[in-house]
Amino acid sequence: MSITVEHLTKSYKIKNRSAINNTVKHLVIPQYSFTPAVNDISFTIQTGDIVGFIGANGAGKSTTIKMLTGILTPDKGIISINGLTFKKNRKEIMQKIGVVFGQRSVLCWDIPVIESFKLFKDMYRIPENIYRENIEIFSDILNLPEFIYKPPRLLSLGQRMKADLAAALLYNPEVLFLDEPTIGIDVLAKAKIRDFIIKINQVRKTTIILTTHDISDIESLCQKMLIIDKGTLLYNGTLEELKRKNASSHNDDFIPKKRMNDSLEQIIRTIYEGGGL
Ligand SMILES: Nc1ncnc2c1ncn2[C@@H]1O[C@H](COP(=O)(O)OP(=O)(O)OP(=O)(O)O)[C@@H](O)[C@H]1O
Repeated sequence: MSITVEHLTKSYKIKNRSAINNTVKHLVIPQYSFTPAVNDISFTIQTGDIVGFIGANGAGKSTTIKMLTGILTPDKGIISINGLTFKKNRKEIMQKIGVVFGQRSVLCWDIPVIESFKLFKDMYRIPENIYRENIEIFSDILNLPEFIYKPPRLLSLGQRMKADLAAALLYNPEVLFLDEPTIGIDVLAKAKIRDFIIKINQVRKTTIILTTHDISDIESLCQKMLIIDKGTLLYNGTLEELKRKNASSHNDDFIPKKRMNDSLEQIIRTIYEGGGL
């Protein structure tokens, strides 16, 4: 499934805290301000791409992912997933996308993981043969039998992430969104999760979009990168192209420094120097 995004824009509306002497006035007329989060970004992702969405804290990555997955409605702009839009084809899109938020689980906290999987099977009407086949494949790569008979509250972070990944892929989505899939996970579990993501992409041609602060994730997984800063898209291309353009720019940064915040500059510097591997 390909994804086309045109002029995507989103601000958050926040109710202002009123000064004491203005309290009464603000109770009658609430005062609001707007925090811009995503500002007029456009890009295309092709079927089967693995795309890394990179930026410093607060750059607008999660807000974009939330709009791409229908959790938030954009203020402006168009999102088209294989020609489908959330406005007209929400149900159809939801059946074709899987989402994993690294910091939030979709699994029921107190019941064994396998019981959550069975619930998803019923909810998404996954045919028995596909469910069984997927459990078998995922068990093999992600060592599911080690932990799916326990509830998530008793799992390590890495095990919980593996369980969430399996849950998001049970119904064979064509696009998988991963928000920080390796955050806080040890090196071995990270490697397993990366291998799994690569395998799913190769075997099923699943389009994968992931946000990460981990340069090794980018270097081992992503053919393409979107770099965002203060809600604006600074780069859309391959990792190699980014390195090549930087090398040929005679130490003038390909993405001008003055447009970057410090932590993004550090991320990009590590990419240029190949420090993530
Ligand atoms: N629910 C919200 N209400 C108000 N402002 C928000 C909300 N969520 C995010 N923001 C603001 O929108 C901007 C973009 O935030 P977003 O979470 O998209 O960034 P991010 O790139 O995902 O950051 P991180 O890497 O820290 O997760 C930030 O300025 C943030 O403070």
